[in-house]
Amino acid sequence: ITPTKSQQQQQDQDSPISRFQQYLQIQTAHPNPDYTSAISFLTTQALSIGLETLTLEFTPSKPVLLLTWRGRDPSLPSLLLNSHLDSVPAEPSKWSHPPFSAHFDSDGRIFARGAQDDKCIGIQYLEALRNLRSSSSFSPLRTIHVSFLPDEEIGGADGAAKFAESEEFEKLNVGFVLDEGQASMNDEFRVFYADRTPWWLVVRAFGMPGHGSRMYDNSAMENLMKSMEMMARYRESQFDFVKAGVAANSEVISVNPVYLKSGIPSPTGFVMNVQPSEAEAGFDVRLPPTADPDLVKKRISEEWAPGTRNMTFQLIQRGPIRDNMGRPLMTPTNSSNPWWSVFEQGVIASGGKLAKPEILASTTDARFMRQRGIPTLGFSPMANTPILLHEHNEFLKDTVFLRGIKVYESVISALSSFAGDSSL
Ligand code: MET
Ligand SMILES: [Zn+2]
Ligand SMILES: [Zn+2]
Repeated sequence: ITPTKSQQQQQDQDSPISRFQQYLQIQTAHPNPDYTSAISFLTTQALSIGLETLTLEFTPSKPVLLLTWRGRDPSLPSLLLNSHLDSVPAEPSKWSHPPFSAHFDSDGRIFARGAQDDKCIGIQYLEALRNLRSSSSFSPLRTIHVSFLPDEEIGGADGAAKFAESEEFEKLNVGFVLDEGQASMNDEFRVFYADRTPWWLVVRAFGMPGHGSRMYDNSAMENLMKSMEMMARYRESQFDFVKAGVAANSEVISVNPVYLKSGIPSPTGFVMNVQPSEAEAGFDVRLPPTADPDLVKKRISEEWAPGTRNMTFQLIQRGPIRDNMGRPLMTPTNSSNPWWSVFEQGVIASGGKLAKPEILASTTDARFMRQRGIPTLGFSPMANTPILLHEHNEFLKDTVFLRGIKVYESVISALSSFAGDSSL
């Protein structure tokens, strides 16, 4: 009897796919990510590869794992390969396989929360380094660091933000960073030179309560609904640019409602005959680096949550939009950035094709590295793959995962061998 593909994979405990599955099986979803097990697993892997390991803790219970392969010239700016340890939550009942089972199906798809975002790249970095270390012909000129950070999915305040500002980070003398990107639906890999920045906006409306039967002006619900209509119109105006092909999704300002909260609770649900005196809504707003933050703030205070309509707002700005000089936070992808062509050549040498560099619609830890003035690209080599981050049934195909290791071998070898002047 010929074993099925999945039986073969399960038998082979000592393979890159099996190590990917083991990492995926660690429960790293918020609100209680198991960082301890993740770090312990990764440390074991790193030691088996022969990398130096160091665990840092800038906030209690929020460990950062740092791995190092010392280069032949440690005085040169180093290469940093970054990924995050944590994942967003999953709703198991809506998945075809449990989200932390890393189920391998007969098509070679590995199902798990984190399969694309971004445990794939964490293991691919390690497997690429494992292969490079076992090849006698390679030894890096520049030092290679690998970082595994906590809390990316909740804003990175206790993760990348603290790490990038630390003395330890300064000492790494990082010249170039690779961080996560996104899957590509065609056979070109995507690469990202900037992120959008999240502004988490909570708007609250107040008004006189009243009998459920009464028509009157200025109820909290009415005040909130007026704002929501305006925000929906603004959302549509931005979406129209995308639909008309004038701008990419990531180049406009998105305003998406994520929760609504109001009403007076009762044992059977909500009181139905009282119009409540308070109502609240939350929005995920994302600004591209080219957006004018002051204009958006003005719009919020004058149109979306005006005091004249008995409204207040709270804005949680999750990271920078501009660099320290006030310029949009972007990594050049032209000849002014010597790392760019080395990276591009590395991808091409592996037989890969790169799509035109883009802004990422979502947000990564890369923004904290860019803010330190370090050129940083978002790159997750997943071609011909549906984009499933934060969705149900997130998966990655075995062949795509394995090809990514080869791509990183080529890219890491090119970047760490780069002998030229790497200053921008
Ligand atoms: N990566 C997550 C996102 O894009 C968290 C970014 S920081 C709020 O939603
Ligand atoms: Zn994510
Ligand atoms: Zn991610």
